[in-house]
Amino acid sequence: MSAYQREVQIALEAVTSAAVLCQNVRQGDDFVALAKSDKSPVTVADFGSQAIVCRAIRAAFPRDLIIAEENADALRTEDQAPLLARVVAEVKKVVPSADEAQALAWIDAGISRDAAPRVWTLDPIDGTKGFLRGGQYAVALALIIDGQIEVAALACPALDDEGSIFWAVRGVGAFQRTAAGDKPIEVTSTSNSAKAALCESVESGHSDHDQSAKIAAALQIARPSVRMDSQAKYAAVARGDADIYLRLPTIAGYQEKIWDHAAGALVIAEAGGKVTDIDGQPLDFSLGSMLKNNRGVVATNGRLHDAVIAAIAKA
Ligand SMILES: Nc1ncnc2c1ncn2[C@@H]1O[C@H](COP(=O)(O)O)[C@@H](O)[C@H]1OP(=O)(O)O
Ligand SMILES: [Mg+2]
Ligand SMILES: [Mg+2]
Ligand SMILES: [Mg+2]
Repeated sequence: MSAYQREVQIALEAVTSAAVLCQNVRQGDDFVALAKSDKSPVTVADFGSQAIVCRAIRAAFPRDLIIAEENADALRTEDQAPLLARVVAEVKKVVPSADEAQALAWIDAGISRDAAPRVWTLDPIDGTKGFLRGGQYAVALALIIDGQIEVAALACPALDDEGSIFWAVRGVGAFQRTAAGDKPIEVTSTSNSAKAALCESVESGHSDHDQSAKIAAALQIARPSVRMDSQAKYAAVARGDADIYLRLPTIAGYQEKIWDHAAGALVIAEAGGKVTDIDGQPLDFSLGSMLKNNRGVVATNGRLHDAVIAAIAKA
């Protein structure tokens, strides 16, 4: 029996149900998007997905803490009564017995922010802008124990025809879940950067496109970069669709959030790749909700890593 079997099972069931909720919302015509205080969007599906996943974690592992992106504050205001009604309706499609008070409590189960010996981190929709524009998005869940990511579950509902689900356990491997079972995934073996495929954010506000073009030129990368929303980029590198994922800071001092990276980072590491910050330092997931000790992210197939870090240092 492999390590964390129950955690993997619960995490995969949770992200799969959440992905169904997200696709249900996407197939409708009203996402009910709100702008948060930082101007980033949040939709009925972000709240619904967080409710579904936190409910599952709470039920299976009641003592574990959860650091998730959203909270139910906005939904508790009178102005947002129609949005709350939509969230509850979407949650009920997946969990028929759910009521409003439960939906709110499940969302707020994810409000931890501090480090803990055993803590899950959840992005209920990573790439909300991608979700809204018909691009890629992900439901990303990871278990961090004593600061190390041990388990990852990553649903990419818009990847491939039917959506794709990835998971990893530290020291065990990275897999794509298919109808025919779990298929191990592996990064490419490209060591010639001229032949590499590079992926990055669609949003130039999330990763500096001008800088990545310079780095690509320095590495003699011939192909145009592939722009994709969300942690689907980590899945792309992990299964060999791309060789490099660059996330280059656009604002000095921006701190990345752990829910934007934990699941994807373990999937790549277990697929044989490497993930660091732009200085080549390992991402430090031991500090609570933020990657306070890191700047940006560089993920590669491993073989290309040193060359990419050197090109960034020069640029
Ligand atoms: N200035 C920024 N630099 C890097 N990432 C950002 C920045 N602003 C927002 N993000 C995060 O980028 C993620 C999407 O990344 P991608 O471009 O790869 O799809 C979102 O989770 C978003 O976080 P948030 O939703 O908390 O604002
Ligand atoms: Mg967001
Ligand atoms: Mg995110
Ligand atoms: Mg999100």
